[in-house]
Amino acid sequence: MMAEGSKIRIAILGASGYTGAELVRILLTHPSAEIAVLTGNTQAGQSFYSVFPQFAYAKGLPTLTKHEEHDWKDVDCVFCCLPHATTQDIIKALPQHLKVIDLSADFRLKDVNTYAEWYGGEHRAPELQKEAVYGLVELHRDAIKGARLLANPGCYPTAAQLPLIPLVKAGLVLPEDIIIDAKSGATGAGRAPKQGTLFCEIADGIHAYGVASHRHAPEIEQGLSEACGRAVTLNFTPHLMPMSRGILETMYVRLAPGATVEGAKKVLEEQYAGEHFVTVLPGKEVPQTRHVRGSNHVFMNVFADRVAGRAIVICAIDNLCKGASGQAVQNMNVMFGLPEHTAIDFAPVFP
Ligand SMILES: NC(=O)C1=CN([C@@H]2O[C@H](COP(=O)(O)OP(=O)(O)OC[C@H]3O[C@@H](n4cnc5c(N)ncnc54)[C@H](OP(=O)(O)O)[C@@H]3O)[C@@H](O)[C@H]2O)C=CC1
Ligand SMILES: CC(=O)N[C@@H](CCC(=O)OP(=O)(O)O)C(=O)O
Repeated sequence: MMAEGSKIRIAILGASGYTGAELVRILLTHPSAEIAVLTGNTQAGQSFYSVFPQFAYAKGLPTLTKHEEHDWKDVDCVFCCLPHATTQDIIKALPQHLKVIDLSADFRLKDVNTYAEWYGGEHRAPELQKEAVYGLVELHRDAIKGARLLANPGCYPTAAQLPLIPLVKAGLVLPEDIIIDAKSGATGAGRAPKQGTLFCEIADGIHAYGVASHRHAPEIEQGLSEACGRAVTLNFTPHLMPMSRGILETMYVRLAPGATVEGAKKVLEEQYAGEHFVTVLPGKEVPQTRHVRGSNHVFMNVFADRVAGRAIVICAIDNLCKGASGQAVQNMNVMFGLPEHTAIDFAPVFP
């Protein structure tokens, strides 16, 4: 239990990556948080600002260390920004007094077989997989309040589920016929160097990847299946865009008999009326990644299709902020009983 007035002592595992840097950017402004530990792997031993020179102004940040070097006594909350599958063994070894917010996909899927099928093998911490609370804040706030281990949602699944879950739950959209065309900036692939994110592989063109085989499909299906009470299979195709940040999802849906686009939009407006970070745009305004860039905001809208009975739902987020570290801090605020907007209520960066 935190002493009144004391700050939450934070460790960020994988701080030398993009989501780690985004967490530092946010937490430096958090009045109730103190960054106590930053870890890296190949970059351990370096100062944080030598790895991320944009933080040269931030005095007193800890040097990057290896996670094995810590006994965690002086830490209250761990953000885990490690690659999938690396995470579960490390989290399993952490002491129970810590609240843990995991940004990887290790604890998001509830069904062990689905996890094994999509992530290439059996889960090595099935008890923790059961315990973890899925942290899509606007839809799961009550469960998050009591969580010790939190599975922060994937970036693509955040932009898909926020609009689709209320529509499917209300019975206005048929879950059997959903096509998600998704686009992401290259920071979604992380900072570790790889051929697929070289300038020449991304600039001047776009391409689909993970066609009919991307691991975020089962995560979105899990949320929609819970919402409608039956198993959902959908089409999800991500594309890599020549930009650094941002996710745009254009979702083609079939309306249930008798449902209208106006009715669908009203459901979203009512669902998110009290939600600061989710905006259903007015009229025919189109959500754009550049209008949520660098922020925790979600912009969405619903449009009539020319094909009778169909509608088009569009949602834009910043993959590193609402799609990862911004949502992670929003979850921390809920888990620690702090005002939910603390340190993440900043405006998008435009132009
Ligand atoms: N980027 C995004 O938009 C999003 C990412 N995520 C998820 O968040 C997690 C982090 O992503 P991101 O920050 O982009 O990734 P990066 O590749 O940018 O960073 C990965 C971090 O993990 C460290 N690391 C790698 N392997 C090991 C290991 N074996 N042991 C200990 N540390 C290790 C790296 O250390 P070092 O560099 O020192 O070697 C680095 O700090 C991933 O699971 C990702 O899927 C979730 C939502 C969105
Ligand atoms: C552009 C790009 O490569 N994006 C990543 C998704 C982002 C991510 O890190 O996945 P999680 O949200 O599951 O952690 C991918 O397609 O695997």
